[in-house]
Amino acid sequence: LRKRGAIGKLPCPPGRHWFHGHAKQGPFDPGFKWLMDTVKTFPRIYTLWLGPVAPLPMLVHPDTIKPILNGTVKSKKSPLYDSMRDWIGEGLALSEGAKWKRNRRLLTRSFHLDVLRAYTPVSNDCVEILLDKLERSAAQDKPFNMYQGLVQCTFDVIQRTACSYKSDCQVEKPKQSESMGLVSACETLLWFIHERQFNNRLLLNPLIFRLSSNYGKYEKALQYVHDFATKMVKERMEEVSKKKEAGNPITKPRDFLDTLVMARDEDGSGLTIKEMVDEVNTFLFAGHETTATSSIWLLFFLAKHPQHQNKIRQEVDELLADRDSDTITFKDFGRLEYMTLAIKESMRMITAGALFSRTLLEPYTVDGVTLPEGTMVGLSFHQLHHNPTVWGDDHMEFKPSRFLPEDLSKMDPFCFAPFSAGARNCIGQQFALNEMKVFVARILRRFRLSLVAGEPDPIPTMTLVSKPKKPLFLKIESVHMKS
Ligand code: HEM
Repeated sequence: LRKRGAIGKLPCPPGRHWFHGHAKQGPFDPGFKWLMDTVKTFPRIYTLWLGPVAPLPMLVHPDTIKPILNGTVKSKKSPLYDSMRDWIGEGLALSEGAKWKRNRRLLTRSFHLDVLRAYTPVSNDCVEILLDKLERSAAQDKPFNMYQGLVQCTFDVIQRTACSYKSDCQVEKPKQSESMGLVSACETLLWFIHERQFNNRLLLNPLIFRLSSNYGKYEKALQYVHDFATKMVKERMEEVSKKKEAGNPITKPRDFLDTLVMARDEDGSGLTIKEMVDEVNTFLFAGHETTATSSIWLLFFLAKHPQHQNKIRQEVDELLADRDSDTITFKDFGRLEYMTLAIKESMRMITAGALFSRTLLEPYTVDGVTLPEGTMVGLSFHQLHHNPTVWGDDHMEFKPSRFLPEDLSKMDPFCFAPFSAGARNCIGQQFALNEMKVFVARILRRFRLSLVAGEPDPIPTMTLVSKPKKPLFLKIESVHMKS
Protein backbone atom coordinates (compact mmCIF):
# COMPACT_ATOMS: atom_id res chain seq x y z
CA LEU A 1 0.00 0.00 0.00
CA ARG A 2 2.90 2.31 0.86
CA LYS A 3 4.41 1.61 -2.56
CA ARG A 4 1.07 2.10 -4.35
CA GLY A 5 0.50 5.38 -2.47
CA ALA A 6 3.89 6.76 -3.51
CA ILE A 7 3.65 5.54 -7.09
CA GLY A 8 0.17 7.06 -7.31
CA LYS A 9 1.78 10.50 -6.95
CA LEU A 10 3.92 10.03 -10.07
CA PRO A 11 2.70 11.20 -13.49
CA CYS A 12 0.74 8.51 -15.29
CA PRO A 13 0.03 8.38 -19.05
CA PRO A 14 -3.69 8.80 -19.82
CA GLY A 15 -6.19 6.08 -20.71
CA ARG A 16 -5.16 3.58 -18.06
CA HIS A 17 -7.74 0.78 -17.74
CA TRP A 18 -8.55 -0.32 -14.15
CA PHE A 19 -7.67 -3.93 -14.98
CA HIS A 20 -5.36 -3.94 -18.03
CA GLY A 21 -3.56 -0.72 -17.12
CA HIS A 22 -1.75 0.47 -20.27
CA ALA A 23 -1.28 -3.05 -21.60
CA LYS A 24 -3.95 -2.70 -24.29
CA GLN A 25 -2.32 0.50 -25.59
CA GLY A 26 0.61 -1.67 -26.66
CA PRO A 27 3.50 -0.09 -24.72
CA PHE A 28 5.90 -2.72 -26.07
CA ASP A 29 4.42 -3.04 -29.54
CA PRO A 30 6.92 -3.31 -32.39
CA GLY A 31 8.25 0.06 -33.48
CA PHE A 32 8.03 1.43 -29.89
CA LYS A 33 5.61 4.21 -30.91
CA TRP A 34 3.90 4.27 -27.51
CA LEU A 35 7.24 4.55 -25.71
CA MET A 36 8.35 7.37 -27.96
CA ASP A 37 5.08 9.31 -27.63
CA THR A 38 5.10 8.83 -23.88
CA VAL A 39 8.63 10.12 -23.29
CA LYS A 40 7.68 13.27 -25.17
CA THR A 41 4.92 14.02 -22.64
CA PHE A 42 6.62 12.50 -19.58
CA PRO A 43 10.34 13.20 -20.05
CA ARG A 44 11.56 12.37 -16.50
CA ILE A 45 9.57 9.61 -14.83
CA TYR A 46 6.11 8.10 -15.29
CA THR A 47 4.21 5.04 -14.14
CA LEU A 48 3.51 2.18 -16.49
CA TRP A 49 0.68 -0.15 -15.49
CA LEU A 50 0.67 -3.57 -17.11
CA GLY A 51 -2.26 -4.90 -15.09
CA PRO A 52 -4.28 -4.07 -11.96
CA VAL A 53 -1.28 -4.51 -9.65
CA ALA A 54 2.51 -4.05 -9.77
CA PRO A 55 2.91 -0.63 -11.42
CA LEU A 56 6.36 0.12 -12.81
CA PRO A 57 7.87 3.62 -12.44
CA MET A 58 9.86 4.18 -15.62
CA LEU A 59 13.04 6.26 -15.45
CA VAL A 60 13.62 7.99 -18.78
CA HIS A 61 15.89 10.97 -18.05
CA PRO A 62 19.62 11.11 -17.12
CA ASP A 63 18.73 12.90 -13.84
CA THR A 64 16.28 10.18 -12.76
CA ILE A 65 18.27 7.15 -14.00
CA LYS A 66 21.66 8.33 -12.71
CA PRO A 67 21.17 7.72 -8.94
CA ILE A 68 20.26 4.09 -9.66
CA LEU A 69 23.10 3.45 -12.10
CA ASN A 70 25.81 5.18 -10.10
CA GLY A 71 24.70 3.49 -6.87
CA THR A 72 23.81 6.70 -4.95
CA VAL A 73 20.52 4.88 -4.37
CA LYS A 74 21.13 1.19 -3.68
CA SER A 75 19.24 -1.33 -5.79
CA LYS A 76 19.47 -4.91 -7.01
CA LYS A 77 18.36 -6.72 -10.16
CA SER A 78 14.58 -7.20 -10.08
CA PRO A 79 12.72 -10.55 -9.96
CA LEU A 80 12.18 -10.24 -13.73
CA TYR A 81 15.74 -11.56 -14.14
CA ASP A 82 14.82 -14.80 -12.37
CA SER A 83 13.79 -16.41 -15.65
CA MET A 84 17.49 -16.39 -16.66
CA ARG A 85 18.74 -17.97 -13.45
CA ASP A 86 18.37 -21.64 -14.49
CA TRP A 87 20.74 -20.95 -17.36
CA ILE A 88 23.33 -18.46 -16.11
CA GLY A 89 23.00 -19.19 -12.38
CA GLU A 90 24.93 -16.86 -10.12
CA GLY A 91 27.12 -15.65 -13.01
CA LEU A 92 28.18 -12.03 -13.15
CA ALA A 93 24.95 -10.72 -14.66
CA LEU A 94 22.79 -12.03 -11.80
CA SER A 95 24.94 -12.20 -8.68
CA GLU A 96 24.74 -9.49 -6.03
CA GLY A 97 26.71 -8.05 -3.10
CA ALA A 98 30.06 -9.49 -2.08
CA LYS A 99 29.90 -12.39 -4.55
CA TRP A 100 29.30 -10.02 -7.48
CA LYS A 101 32.09 -7.67 -6.30
CA ARG A 102 34.64 -10.49 -6.04
CA ASN A 103 33.70 -12.06 -9.38
CA ARG A 104 33.61 -8.72 -11.18
CA ARG A 105 37.14 -8.05 -9.91
CA LEU A 106 38.35 -11.50 -10.98
CA LEU A 107 36.65 -11.29 -14.37
CA THR A 108 37.77 -7.76 -15.17
CA ARG A 109 41.13 -9.38 -15.96
CA SER A 110 39.36 -11.44 -18.65
CA PHE A 111 38.73 -8.18 -20.51
CA HIS A 112 42.18 -6.68 -20.06
CA LEU A 113 43.54 -4.93 -23.18
CA ASP A 114 46.11 -7.69 -23.77
CA VAL A 115 43.39 -10.32 -23.72
CA LEU A 116 41.18 -8.28 -26.05
CA ARG A 117 44.12 -7.74 -28.39
CA ALA A 118 44.42 -11.52 -28.77
CA TYR A 119 40.76 -11.73 -29.84
CA THR A 120 41.06 -9.38 -32.82
CA PRO A 121 42.34 -12.15 -35.15
CA VAL A 122 39.42 -14.33 -34.04
CA SER A 123 36.86 -11.74 -35.21
CA ASN A 124 38.81 -11.37 -38.47
CA ASP A 125 38.80 -15.16 -39.02
CA CYS A 126 35.11 -15.52 -38.26
CA VAL A 127 34.04 -12.66 -40.51
CA GLU A 128 35.86 -14.31 -43.45
CA ILE A 129 33.12 -16.95 -43.52
CA LEU A 130 30.46 -14.25 -43.58
CA LEU A 131 32.31 -12.41 -46.36
CA ASP A 132 32.28 -15.58 -48.49
CA LYS A 133 28.52 -15.75 -48.08
CA LEU A 134 28.18 -12.08 -49.04
CA GLU A 135 30.36 -12.70 -52.09
CA ARG A 136 27.97 -15.43 -53.26
CA SER A 137 24.97 -13.21 -52.59
CA ALA A 138 26.54 -10.37 -54.61
CA ALA A 139 27.45 -12.70 -57.48
CA GLN A 140 23.90 -14.05 -57.65
CA ASP A 141 22.39 -10.58 -57.13
CA LYS A 142 20.29 -12.04 -54.30
CA PRO A 143 19.51 -10.09 -51.09
CA PHE A 144 21.25 -11.52 -48.06
CA ASN A 145 19.66 -12.41 -44.70
CA MET A 146 22.03 -10.19 -42.76
CA TYR A 147 20.58 -10.87 -39.32
CA GLN A 148 21.02 -14.62 -39.60
CA GLY A 149 24.55 -14.16 -40.95
CA LEU A 150 25.52 -11.89 -38.06
CA VAL A 151 23.95 -14.05 -35.33
CA GLN A 152 25.92 -17.05 -36.59
CA CYS A 153 29.10 -15.01 -36.90
CA THR A 154 28.88 -13.50 -33.41
CA PHE A 155 28.12 -16.94 -32.00
CA ASP A 156 31.22 -18.29 -33.72
CA VAL A 157 33.30 -15.47 -32.18
CA ILE A 158 31.98 -15.99 -28.66
CA GLN A 159 32.48 -19.77 -28.79
CA ARG A 160 36.06 -19.35 -29.93
CA THR A 161 36.92 -16.58 -27.50
CA ALA A 162 35.05 -18.05 -24.54
CA CYS A 163 36.51 -21.54 -24.76
CA SER A 164 38.48 -21.90 -28.04
CA TYR A 165 35.61 -24.01 -29.33
CA LYS A 166 35.78 -24.01 -33.12
CA SER A 167 32.57 -25.12 -34.72
CA ASP A 168 30.89 -25.01 -38.07
CA CYS A 169 28.00 -22.97 -36.70
CA GLN A 170 28.32 -20.46 -39.56
CA VAL A 171 28.07 -23.08 -42.24
CA GLU A 172 24.60 -23.83 -43.50
CA LYS A 173 23.19 -27.36 -43.19
CA PRO A 174 22.35 -27.03 -39.51
CA LYS A 175 21.31 -29.79 -37.13
CA GLN A 176 24.09 -32.20 -38.18
CA SER A 177 26.88 -30.85 -36.05
CA GLU A 178 27.28 -30.75 -32.31
CA SER A 179 27.71 -26.98 -32.43
CA MET A 180 24.31 -26.42 -33.95
CA GLY A 181 23.05 -28.33 -30.93
CA LEU A 182 24.58 -25.60 -28.81
CA VAL A 183 23.23 -22.79 -31.02
CA SER A 184 19.74 -24.20 -31.02
CA ALA A 185 19.87 -24.95 -27.27
CA CYS A 186 20.83 -21.31 -26.62
CA GLU A 187 18.12 -20.10 -29.02
CA THR A 188 15.53 -22.28 -27.27
CA LEU A 189 16.48 -20.89 -23.87
CA LEU A 190 16.38 -17.29 -25.15
CA TRP A 191 12.92 -17.96 -26.58
CA PHE A 192 11.65 -19.27 -23.23
CA ILE A 193 13.10 -16.34 -21.29
CA HIS A 194 11.38 -13.94 -23.66
CA GLU A 195 8.10 -15.85 -23.52
CA ARG A 196 8.06 -15.78 -19.72
CA GLN A 197 9.06 -12.11 -19.42
CA PHE A 198 6.89 -10.61 -22.14
CA ASN A 199 4.15 -12.92 -23.37
CA ASN A 200 3.00 -15.16 -20.57
CA ARG A 201 3.95 -13.83 -17.17
CA LEU A 202 2.10 -16.67 -15.44
CA LEU A 203 5.05 -18.80 -16.53
CA LEU A 204 7.30 -16.74 -14.26
CA ASN A 205 5.80 -18.84 -11.47
CA PRO A 206 8.20 -21.84 -11.33
CA LEU A 207 5.44 -24.32 -10.49
CA ILE A 208 3.15 -23.24 -13.33
CA PHE A 209 6.15 -23.24 -15.68
CA ARG A 210 7.08 -26.81 -14.70
CA LEU A 211 3.55 -27.96 -15.40
CA SER A 212 3.39 -26.22 -18.81
CA SER A 213 3.36 -28.36 -21.95
CA ASN A 214 6.69 -27.06 -23.33
CA TYR A 215 8.70 -27.55 -20.16
CA GLY A 216 10.38 -30.73 -21.48
CA LYS A 217 11.88 -28.84 -24.39
CA TYR A 218 13.25 -26.20 -22.01
CA GLU A 219 14.74 -28.80 -19.68
CA LYS A 220 16.46 -30.56 -22.57
CA ALA A 221 18.04 -27.32 -23.84
CA LEU A 222 19.12 -26.43 -20.30
CA GLN A 223 20.73 -29.83 -19.80
CA TYR A 224 22.55 -29.44 -23.11
CA VAL A 225 24.14 -26.07 -22.28
CA HIS A 226 25.08 -27.14 -18.76
CA ASP A 227 26.68 -30.39 -19.94
CA PHE A 228 28.55 -28.48 -22.65
CA ALA A 229 29.93 -25.84 -20.27
CA THR A 230 30.78 -28.36 -17.54
CA LYS A 231 32.70 -30.54 -20.01
CA MET A 232 34.62 -27.52 -21.29
CA VAL A 233 35.51 -26.33 -17.79
CA LYS A 234 36.63 -29.75 -16.53
CA GLU A 235 38.73 -30.48 -19.59
CA ARG A 236 40.41 -27.10 -19.33
CA MET A 237 41.15 -27.47 -15.61
CA GLU A 238 42.80 -30.79 -16.34
CA GLU A 239 44.86 -29.35 -19.19
CA VAL A 240 46.00 -26.37 -17.10
CA SER A 241 47.04 -28.54 -14.15
CA LYS A 242 48.81 -31.10 -16.39
CA LYS A 243 50.82 -28.32 -18.02
CA LYS A 244 51.71 -26.96 -14.61
CA GLU A 245 52.84 -30.38 -13.37
CA ALA A 246 54.95 -30.84 -16.50
CA GLY A 247 56.76 -27.59 -15.69
CA ASN A 248 55.20 -25.84 -18.66
CA PRO A 249 52.48 -23.69 -17.08
CA ILE A 250 50.19 -21.47 -19.16
CA THR A 251 51.30 -17.91 -18.52
CA LYS A 252 49.23 -16.05 -21.09
CA PRO A 253 45.50 -16.82 -21.29
CA ARG A 254 44.34 -17.99 -24.72
CA ASP A 255 40.63 -17.40 -24.10
CA PHE A 256 38.10 -16.46 -21.40
CA LEU A 257 38.16 -19.99 -20.02
CA ASP A 258 41.90 -19.75 -19.33
CA THR A 259 41.30 -16.45 -17.52
CA LEU A 260 38.57 -18.10 -15.44
CA VAL A 261 40.65 -21.16 -14.56
CA MET A 262 43.67 -19.01 -13.72
CA ALA A 263 41.79 -16.30 -11.78
CA ARG A 264 42.97 -16.05 -8.17
CA ASP A 265 42.03 -13.96 -5.13
CA GLU A 266 44.71 -12.42 -2.91
CA ASP A 267 44.42 -15.52 -0.70
CA GLY A 268 45.08 -17.77 -3.72
CA SER A 269 41.56 -19.16 -3.99
CA GLY A 270 39.94 -19.35 -7.41
CA LEU A 271 36.49 -19.88 -8.88
CA THR A 272 34.67 -23.18 -8.28
CA ILE A 273 33.60 -25.40 -11.21
CA LYS A 274 29.99 -24.25 -10.77
CA GLU A 275 31.08 -20.59 -10.79
CA MET A 276 33.09 -21.11 -13.98
CA VAL A 277 30.18 -22.93 -15.64
CA ASP A 278 27.89 -20.02 -14.74
CA GLU A 279 30.35 -17.53 -16.24
CA VAL A 280 30.81 -19.50 -19.47
CA ASN A 281 27.02 -19.62 -19.82
CA THR A 282 26.80 -15.90 -19.00
CA PHE A 283 29.25 -15.09 -21.82
CA LEU A 284 27.35 -17.30 -24.28
CA PHE A 285 24.08 -15.69 -23.18
CA ALA A 286 25.19 -12.05 -23.01
CA GLY A 287 27.83 -12.02 -25.69
CA HIS A 288 26.31 -12.77 -29.07
CA GLU A 289 22.71 -11.68 -29.76
CA THR A 290 23.43 -8.27 -28.25
CA THR A 291 26.39 -7.76 -30.58
CA ALA A 292 24.58 -9.22 -33.61
CA THR A 293 21.57 -6.96 -32.98
CA SER A 294 23.67 -3.84 -32.54
CA SER A 295 25.61 -4.68 -35.73
CA ILE A 296 22.48 -5.33 -37.79
CA TRP A 297 20.97 -1.94 -36.94
CA LEU A 298 24.23 -0.22 -37.80
CA LEU A 299 24.40 -1.97 -41.19
CA PHE A 300 20.76 -1.08 -41.80
CA PHE A 301 21.36 2.63 -41.10
CA LEU A 302 24.44 2.60 -43.32
CA ALA A 303 22.47 0.92 -46.11
CA LYS A 304 19.75 3.54 -45.71
CA HIS A 305 22.17 6.48 -45.60
CA PRO A 306 24.86 5.83 -48.23
CA GLN A 307 26.62 9.13 -47.44
CA HIS A 308 27.64 7.76 -44.01
CA GLN A 309 28.47 4.36 -45.49
CA ASN A 310 30.79 5.97 -48.06
CA LYS A 311 32.50 8.06 -45.41
CA ILE A 312 33.26 4.98 -43.34
CA ARG A 313 34.44 3.04 -46.40
CA GLN A 314 36.79 5.89 -47.23
CA GLU A 315 38.13 5.82 -43.67
CA VAL A 316 38.73 2.06 -43.91
CA ASP A 317 40.30 2.33 -47.37
CA GLU A 318 42.71 4.99 -46.12
CA LEU A 319 43.61 2.85 -43.14
CA LEU A 320 44.34 -0.21 -45.26
CA ALA A 321 45.82 1.62 -48.26
CA ASP A 322 49.41 0.39 -47.96
CA ARG A 323 48.70 -3.07 -46.63
CA ASP A 324 48.76 -6.50 -48.27
CA SER A 325 45.80 -7.72 -46.25
CA ASP A 326 42.45 -6.36 -45.11
CA THR A 327 42.94 -7.69 -41.59
CA ILE A 328 41.95 -5.16 -38.93
CA THR A 329 44.37 -4.99 -36.02
CA PHE A 330 43.87 -3.93 -32.43
CA LYS A 331 45.84 -0.74 -33.11
CA ASP A 332 43.40 0.21 -35.89
CA PHE A 333 40.38 0.55 -33.61
CA GLY A 334 41.36 4.01 -32.39
CA ARG A 335 41.75 5.23 -35.98
CA LEU A 336 38.23 4.31 -37.07
CA GLU A 337 36.86 7.60 -35.79
CA TYR A 338 33.87 8.15 -38.05
CA MET A 339 32.85 4.53 -37.70
CA THR A 340 32.87 4.99 -33.91
CA LEU A 341 30.49 7.97 -34.22
CA ALA A 342 28.17 5.92 -36.44
CA ILE A 343 28.21 2.95 -34.04
CA LYS A 344 27.21 5.22 -31.15
CA GLU A 345 24.45 6.88 -33.14
CA SER A 346 22.99 3.58 -34.30
CA MET A 347 23.07 2.26 -30.71
CA ARG A 348 21.19 5.39 -29.68
CA MET A 349 18.64 5.08 -32.48
CA ILE A 350 17.90 1.45 -31.61
CA THR A 351 19.28 0.26 -28.30
CA ALA A 352 19.71 -3.52 -28.15
CA GLY A 353 19.13 -3.55 -24.37
CA ALA A 354 16.07 -1.28 -24.42
CA LEU A 355 14.66 -1.90 -20.95
CA PHE A 356 16.04 -3.27 -17.66
CA SER A 357 14.69 -3.20 -14.14
CA ARG A 358 15.85 -2.91 -10.55
CA THR A 359 14.37 -3.33 -7.08
CA LEU A 360 15.15 -0.47 -4.69
CA LEU A 361 17.10 -1.47 -1.57
CA GLU A 362 16.46 1.94 0.00
CA PRO A 363 13.97 4.80 -0.49
CA TYR A 364 14.50 6.92 -3.61
CA THR A 365 13.18 10.48 -3.71
CA VAL A 366 12.60 11.56 -7.27
CA ASP A 367 10.87 14.76 -8.36
CA GLY A 368 9.46 15.18 -4.85
CA VAL A 369 8.03 11.65 -4.55
CA THR A 370 9.68 9.11 -2.23
CA LEU A 371 9.54 5.58 -3.59
CA PRO A 372 9.98 3.14 -0.70
CA GLU A 373 12.45 0.27 -0.46
CA GLY A 374 11.25 -2.78 -2.42
CA THR A 375 9.77 -0.73 -5.31
CA MET A 376 10.60 -2.11 -8.74
CA VAL A 377 11.69 0.56 -11.27
CA GLY A 378 12.28 0.38 -15.03
CA LEU A 379 15.49 1.67 -16.63
CA SER A 380 14.12 2.59 -20.02
CA PHE A 381 17.21 3.11 -22.15
CA HIS A 382 15.35 3.33 -25.45
CA GLN A 383 13.26 6.20 -24.08
CA LEU A 384 16.33 7.85 -22.56
CA HIS A 385 17.92 7.75 -26.02
CA HIS A 386 14.83 9.31 -27.63
CA ASN A 387 14.08 11.84 -24.94
CA PRO A 388 13.56 15.13 -26.86
CA THR A 389 14.60 17.18 -23.82
CA VAL A 390 18.00 15.50 -24.04
CA TRP A 391 18.49 14.86 -27.78
CA GLY A 392 16.30 17.53 -29.36
CA ASP A 393 13.32 17.23 -31.67
CA ASP A 394 15.42 15.58 -34.38
CA HIS A 395 16.05 12.51 -32.19
CA MET A 396 14.63 10.23 -34.91
CA GLU A 397 17.29 11.35 -37.40
CA PHE A 398 20.45 9.29 -37.85
CA LYS A 399 23.19 11.87 -37.19
CA PRO A 400 26.59 10.44 -36.17
CA SER A 401 27.88 14.01 -35.67
CA ARG A 402 25.93 14.18 -32.38
CA PHE A 403 28.79 12.22 -30.88
CA LEU A 404 31.63 14.49 -32.01
CA PRO A 405 33.96 14.81 -28.99
CA GLU A 406 33.37 18.57 -28.62
CA ASP A 407 29.58 18.02 -28.27
CA LEU A 408 29.91 14.83 -26.24
CA SER A 409 32.05 16.56 -23.61
CA LYS A 410 29.17 18.98 -22.88
CA MET A 411 26.73 16.12 -22.28
CA ASP A 412 25.88 14.38 -19.03
CA PRO A 413 27.54 10.93 -19.33
CA PHE A 414 24.24 9.35 -18.26
CA CYS A 415 22.47 10.66 -21.41
CA PHE A 416 23.81 7.75 -23.41
CA ALA A 417 24.02 4.28 -21.90
CA PRO A 418 23.64 1.47 -24.48
CA PHE A 419 25.90 -0.67 -22.26
CA SER A 420 24.23 0.65 -19.09
CA ALA A 421 26.52 2.68 -16.81
CA GLY A 422 28.08 2.69 -13.35
CA ALA A 423 29.44 -0.33 -11.51
CA ARG A 424 27.05 -2.79 -13.19
CA ASN A 425 27.73 -1.68 -16.72
CA CYS A 426 28.53 -4.17 -19.45
CA ILE A 427 31.84 -5.86 -18.80
CA GLY A 428 31.99 -6.93 -22.46
CA GLN A 429 31.49 -3.51 -24.04
CA GLN A 430 34.99 -3.03 -25.41
CA PHE A 431 35.02 -6.61 -26.67
CA ALA A 432 31.69 -6.01 -28.46
CA LEU A 433 32.74 -2.66 -29.94
CA ASN A 434 35.98 -4.15 -31.28
CA GLU A 435 34.08 -7.04 -32.82
CA MET A 436 31.60 -4.67 -34.48
CA LYS A 437 34.43 -2.57 -35.89
CA VAL A 438 36.08 -5.61 -37.47
CA PHE A 439 32.77 -6.72 -39.00
CA VAL A 440 31.86 -3.32 -40.43
CA ALA A 441 35.35 -2.50 -41.72
CA ARG A 442 35.74 -5.86 -43.42
CA ILE A 443 32.24 -5.81 -44.93
CA LEU A 444 32.37 -2.22 -46.22
CA ARG A 445 35.86 -2.67 -47.62
CA ARG A 446 34.47 -5.22 -50.06
CA PHE A 447 30.76 -4.53 -50.42
CA ARG A 448 28.28 -1.76 -50.96
CA LEU A 449 25.10 -2.25 -48.93
CA SER A 450 21.67 -0.98 -49.86
CA LEU A 451 18.05 -1.57 -48.92
CA VAL A 452 16.01 -4.02 -50.94
CA ALA A 453 13.78 -1.96 -53.27
CA GLY A 454 10.14 -1.94 -52.24
CA GLU A 455 10.78 -3.42 -48.78
CA PRO A 456 9.55 -1.35 -45.82
CA ASP A 457 12.08 -0.35 -43.16
CA PRO A 458 12.59 -3.04 -40.51
CA ILE A 459 10.70 -2.61 -37.24
CA PRO A 460 12.40 -3.19 -33.87
CA THR A 461 10.61 -5.49 -31.42
CA MET A 462 10.91 -5.55 -27.65
CA THR A 463 12.38 -8.99 -27.06
CA LEU A 464 15.31 -9.61 -24.73
CA VAL A 465 17.24 -7.63 -27.33
CA SER A 466 15.53 -5.21 -29.72
CA LYS A 467 15.90 -7.21 -32.89
CA PRO A 468 14.10 -6.61 -36.20
CA LYS A 469 10.58 -8.06 -36.30
CA LYS A 470 11.26 -9.84 -39.58
CA PRO A 471 14.61 -11.16 -40.85
CA LEU A 472 16.46 -8.22 -42.35
CA PHE A 473 17.67 -8.73 -45.92
CA LEU A 474 20.12 -6.30 -47.53
CA LYS A 475 21.25 -5.93 -51.12
CA ILE A 476 24.96 -6.63 -51.52
CA GLU A 477 27.18 -5.38 -54.36
CA SER A 478 30.87 -5.88 -54.73
CA VAL A 479 32.63 -2.49 -54.47
CA HIS A 480 35.08 -3.44 -57.21
CA MET A 481 32.42 -4.53 -59.66
CA LYS A 482 30.82 -1.11 -59.52
CA SER A 483 33.92 1.09 -59.57
C1 HEM B 1 26.77 -4.66 -28.39
C2 HEM B 1 26.76 -5.68 -27.53
C3 HEM B 1 26.34 -5.58 -26.10
C4 HEM B 1 25.40 -4.78 -25.51
C5 HEM B 1 24.51 -3.74 -26.18
C6 HEM B 1 25.40 -5.09 -24.09
C7 HEM B 1 24.60 -4.46 -23.15
C8 HEM B 1 24.64 -4.72 -21.79
C9 HEM B 1 23.84 -4.03 -20.81
C10 HEM B 1 22.84 -2.91 -21.10
C11 HEM B 1 24.16 -4.55 -19.59
C12 HEM B 1 23.52 -4.19 -18.23
C13 HEM B 1 22.39 -5.17 -17.98
C14 HEM B 1 21.63 -4.98 -16.70
O1 HEM B 1 21.66 -3.91 -16.10
O2 HEM B 1 20.97 -5.93 -16.31
C15 HEM B 1 25.15 -5.59 -19.80
C16 HEM B 1 25.71 -6.35 -18.81
C17 HEM B 1 26.58 -7.39 -19.04
N1 HEM B 1 27.13 -7.75 -20.25
FE1 HEM B 1 26.81 -6.86 -22.03
N2 HEM B 1 26.31 -6.07 -23.85
C18 HEM B 1 26.92 -6.40 -25.04
C19 HEM B 1 27.92 -7.33 -25.24
C20 HEM B 1 28.44 -8.15 -24.26
C21 HEM B 1 29.48 -9.13 -24.48
C22 HEM B 1 30.18 -9.38 -25.80
C23 HEM B 1 29.69 -9.77 -23.27
C24 HEM B 1 30.65 -10.86 -22.91
C25 HEM B 1 31.57 -11.36 -23.64
C26 HEM B 1 28.79 -9.15 -22.31
C27 HEM B 1 28.69 -9.52 -20.99
C28 HEM B 1 27.94 -8.84 -20.05
C29 HEM B 1 27.93 -9.20 -18.63
C30 HEM B 1 28.68 -10.36 -17.99
C31 HEM B 1 27.08 -8.28 -18.00
C32 HEM B 1 26.76 -8.19 -16.51
C33 HEM B 1 27.79 -7.29 -15.85
C34 HEM B 1 27.59 -7.11 -14.35
O3 HEM B 1 26.45 -7.11 -13.88
O4 HEM B 1 28.62 -6.93 -13.68
N3 HEM B 1 28.05 -8.18 -22.95
N4 HEM B 1 25.44 -5.66 -21.16
